[in-house]
Amino acid sequence: MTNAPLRTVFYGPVISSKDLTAYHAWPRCVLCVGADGHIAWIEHDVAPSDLQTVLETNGSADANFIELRAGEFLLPGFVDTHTHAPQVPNIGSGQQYTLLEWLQHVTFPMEEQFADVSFAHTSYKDVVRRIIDSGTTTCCYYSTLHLDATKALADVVHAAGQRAFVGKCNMDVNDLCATYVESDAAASLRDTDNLIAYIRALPHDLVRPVLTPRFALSCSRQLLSALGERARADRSLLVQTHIDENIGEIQAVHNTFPECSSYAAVYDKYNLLGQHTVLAHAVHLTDAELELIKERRSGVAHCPTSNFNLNSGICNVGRLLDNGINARLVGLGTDISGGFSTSILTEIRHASIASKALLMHTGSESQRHTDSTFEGKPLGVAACLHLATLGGARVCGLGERVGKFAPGYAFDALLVSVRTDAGNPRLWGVEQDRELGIKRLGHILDSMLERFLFTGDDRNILRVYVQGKCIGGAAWR
Ligand SMILES: O=c1[nH]c(=O)c2nc[nH]c2[nH]1
Ligand SMILES: [Zn+2]
Repeated sequence: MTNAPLRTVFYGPVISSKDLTAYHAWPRCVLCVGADGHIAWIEHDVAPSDLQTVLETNGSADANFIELRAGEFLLPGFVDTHTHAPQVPNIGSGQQYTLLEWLQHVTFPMEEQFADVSFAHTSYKDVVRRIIDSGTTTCCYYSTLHLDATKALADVVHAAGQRAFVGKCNMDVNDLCATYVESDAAASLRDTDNLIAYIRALPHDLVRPVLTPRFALSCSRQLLSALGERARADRSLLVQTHIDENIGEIQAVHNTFPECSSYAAVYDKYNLLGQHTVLAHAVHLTDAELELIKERRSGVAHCPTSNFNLNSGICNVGRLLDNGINARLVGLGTDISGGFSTSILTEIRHASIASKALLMHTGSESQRHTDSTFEGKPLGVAACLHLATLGGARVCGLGERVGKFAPGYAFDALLVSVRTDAGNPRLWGVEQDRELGIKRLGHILDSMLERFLFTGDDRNILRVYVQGKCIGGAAWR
C-alpha cells in the first residue's frame, strides 16, 4: 500500500507539551511530516529493530529519513505572543526609564525612523532573521504607525516563511510625542483596512493581520469604537494591545477615561475585549478586571523580562492561571525592547524567576492550594514549556494548528542539540547513547530539556521548521 507522498520522517527524542503540569517526552519517537507540512503520523516508542516495519506499515519506507543524533531532540517551535519589531534596533538601551518616559525618550524616536520604508525593509530583514533563529516559529508583531513600513514587515515575514500576526499601530493620540501620531481616526482606520487587505492577499496564510490599538492612551474614543466594530464584524481578526503594565500608565488611563471603572473596562466598552484579544502585561489587574477578562475569554501575553527591565512590576501568572483566564490562556512575550532579548528562552527564565520572586515577597509557599493550582508556587518546567508553546498558540487562536506534536498539526518545530559540538559549553555532558534502557533515556531527556530551557541559546537551535519547511537555525545558515 502506498500513501500520498510523505516528505520526511524523523526518528529520535521528541518532547511536546501536554498541559501546565506535564509534557510528553518520547525518547524513541517516529514522527512523519507530510508533503503539506502537517504531521501525518506519530509512533511514540519504536525500538531500532522495529523501525523498518513501522515505516513500511505507515507507507513511508521511501520518505526522506532523518535520524537524530544522541543529544538532539525535537521541540514544538516557540510562540512569541507579543513583540515590537521596530524596537529591536533599540534593544538593551533605556533601562533607566519606566514605561511612559521610556516611550517618550527611547521608543517613539526610534519608531519614527520607520517612516523611511527602505530603512524599515533593511531593519526588518535583520529583525525577523534574528527572531526566527531564536526559535520563534509564530510571532505576534507590532510594527509602527506607518502603513508602508508595516507592509514591508509583512513582506519580510512572508518571504522568510515565519508564521506571524502583523499589526500597524493605531495611534491618533500621543501626548508624549507630537511628531509621532496619526492625523486622525479616519486616517488610522483607512490605513488599517488597507493593511488587512494587503496581508490577506499574500500568497499563503502564514502571515495574518492583527488589529493593534497600541494602548488606550494612544487612541481616541472614535478610533477605539471603530476598531471594536471591525473586531466584532470579523471574528477571525485578532486584536492585540497593552493593559495594566505600569502604575503611572494606569493612572493616566483613569484620568483619560473617567467614565470607565477600570483599564479593562475601557477596552470592553469599545468591544475590544474578546476571545481573540491578546493583552500584553496585565501586571496590575484588579480582581474585577480579572473577572471581566475571564468572562470575555481574552488571553494574556506574560512579558516578564520587560516587566523587570522597565520596573513595571511582577505579573502574578499563577493567579491568572488559577482564575482560568480563557481556559488558562496565557503565553509568553518578549516585548522588545521593553524586554532586552529576542528569545522566548529568556522569557521562560524570567517567568520562572518572577514566580520565585513573588514567593519571596509574599512569604512561604502556599499551603492552601492543590497540585493543580499555580499561585504561590514557582512555575515548573512543564508550565514554562506550555506557556512558551501550546499556551502561546492558544492565546493567538492557533491552538488547534500549532504548539504541540499531534497528527494534523502543522510541523512548526525546533531541532535542538545539547551536544558539545553545538558550541554551547554550558550544556556539556548530556550526550547519551540511544541504546540505553527506556527509563534512563526518559530521565536524560528531562534533563536535556531543563538545561536547554535554562542555559541554551540560538547555538543549540540547529533547525527551525514552519509548516514542515526549514526556515532558520544554526545549521541552516
Ligand atoms: O512595553 C510596552 N511597549 C510599548 O511599545 C508600548 N506602547 C504602549 N505601551 C507599551 N508598553
Ligand atoms: Zn509591548
